[in-house]
This record gives sequence, C-alpha cells and structure tokens, in this order.
Amino acid sequence: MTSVTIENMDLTIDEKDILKDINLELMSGKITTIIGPNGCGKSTLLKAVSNIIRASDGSVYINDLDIRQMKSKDLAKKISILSQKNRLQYDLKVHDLVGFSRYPYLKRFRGLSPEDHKMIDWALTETGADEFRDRMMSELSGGQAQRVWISLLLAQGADVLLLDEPTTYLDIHHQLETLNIIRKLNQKAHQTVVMVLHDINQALKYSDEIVVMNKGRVIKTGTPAEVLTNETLNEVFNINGKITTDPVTGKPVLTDYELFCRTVDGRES
Ligand SMILES: Nc1ncnc2c1ncn2[C@@H]1O[C@H](COP(=O)(O)OP(=O)(O)OP(=O)(O)O)[C@@H](O)[C@H]1O
Repeated sequence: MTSVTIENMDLTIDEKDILKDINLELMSGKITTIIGPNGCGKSTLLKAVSNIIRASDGSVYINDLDIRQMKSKDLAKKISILSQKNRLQYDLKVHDLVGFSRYPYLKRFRGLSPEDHKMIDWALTETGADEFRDRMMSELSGGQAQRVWISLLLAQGADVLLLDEPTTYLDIHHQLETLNIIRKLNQKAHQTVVMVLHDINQALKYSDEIVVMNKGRVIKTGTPAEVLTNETLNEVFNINGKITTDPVTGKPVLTDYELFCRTVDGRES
C-alpha cells in the first residue's frame, strides 16, 4: 500500500495564495474525500499532489519519495488522476483511449505488451465499459464515457487514485454506480483513493476519512462522524442541518439542510 504525505504546502498563482500551509497524511488503502466550497482549492490540491501544478513551497512524499525527485513516468506508475473536465481533442475508440494509460510502461520503439492488454481488459471489465470497447468516445453517453475515463485511471496501474468530482454530469443512478465501482476497487485492490465530491451525504457514505477545506486551507480532517458537525457546516458552507446516524452503515447523514446566514449584527436570517 502507498501512503501520501503533504508537508507545509503553499501554492501561489499570480501572487494570490491558492493553497496555504497544507499538512496532510492521506490514509493508505482508504478512501479520503475532500469537501469545501467552490474555489477553495480542492482541484488545485489534487493537481499539486500529482505534480501537474508545482507547489510554491513544501513537499509531497509517496512512501518517503519526494515527487519532485521522481521521473514523470515513475510518478505516473504511482499516482493517476481523473480531472474534473475530460475532453478529447480528437475522437478515439474506447479501447485505444484506455491504451494511453499504459504509456509509462512502454519500452522504446515497442507497442503495447500482453501485460498492457491484460490491464486494459481488466480495467474495462471492472467498470462495465467492456461492452462498448470498440465504439467511438463521441458515441457514448455521459455516464458511459465516465466509466471509460475511470477505466483509463485504473489501467494505469497506480496505487494512488485521485478523482476530481467523478460524479459530475451523471444522473443519480450513475453517480451511485460510479461511487460503488470506486469503493469495490478500493476494497479489492486496496488503492489509496482521494476524491473531491460536492454531495456531502455521498462523501459521508463512501469515505473513511474526510478533509474539509476553506479558503485554501485544510480546516478539519477526521472520520465522517468526527467531521460532520453543524459548527463545520456553518463555518464552511453557511448551512445548517439535521445530523443523524444511518442505522445500517453507522455513518452520519445530513438532512433538512437550509441556508444559514448571519446578518452583520449577528442575527440569523
Ligand atoms: N491556472 C489558474 N490561474 C489562476 N487562478 C487559478 C488557476 N487555477 C485555479 N485558480 C484559482 O484558484 C482557486 C482555487 O481553484 P480550484 O479549482 O482549486 O477550486 P475548487 O475548490 O476545486 O473549486 P470548485 O469546487 O469550484 O471546482 C480559485 O480562486 C481559482 O480561480
């Protein structure tokens, strides 16, 4: 299993502080979900962990290896990232697109090996995307395409999976299907999964650990039960709700949520 440690990370873009003093130990083999309001730095944090964007200060370690000391191919064998918006410039067959994930393993002047094909087939089967492996990406629905993108992430064979809003654009059925696939894979293969989700109840249900961000900082980490308090909801999202415990999963559930606004003199409105 692979652990990821972020130490004293700051990230500045155009003199604006985007991430400030981030210290995190992402739990090995578990599912961690980052929640927080729009623009608080969640996507930027995932990009910095995968070295797509360089932090201005601080370090990210994968099992004690500093990612800045790693070659990009070696890093890609350890960490794969599913970005928020996946767009293709050219239309491709599903199978060919997933094949790109094997780039870090290609030997010079050689094509895909039997091992590469095995990984691609496995990834397509695990996500249920195998049935449209020979179709063009442009022919797929949003939910089908998302399964292909997750296959691409899996076929890369990394121990750490970063997923930025993997359920965006999906209907509720496909949202749950996608999260179930991620959880099933995490339970079977014990990858370290770090997701960004906007749906608080989905975050509570599917995560071992929650990271709450606000204004570029991590303000709370812990189990769903530790993190979900009305104090946190007020402070971060400006909402209030009823918090109960799901009798089956034992995890907290948020219901009856409402905007919670304080006027300048401190009254609720
Ligand atoms: N390339 C960039 N250039 C300038 N500013 C950027 C860049 N990327 C991100 N930002 C800024 O950094 C801040 C954090 O953005 P980020 O996308 O990480 O937030 P987020 O929490 O993922 O938001 P959302 O929930 O809306 O997706 C925002 O203010 C954004 O405008």
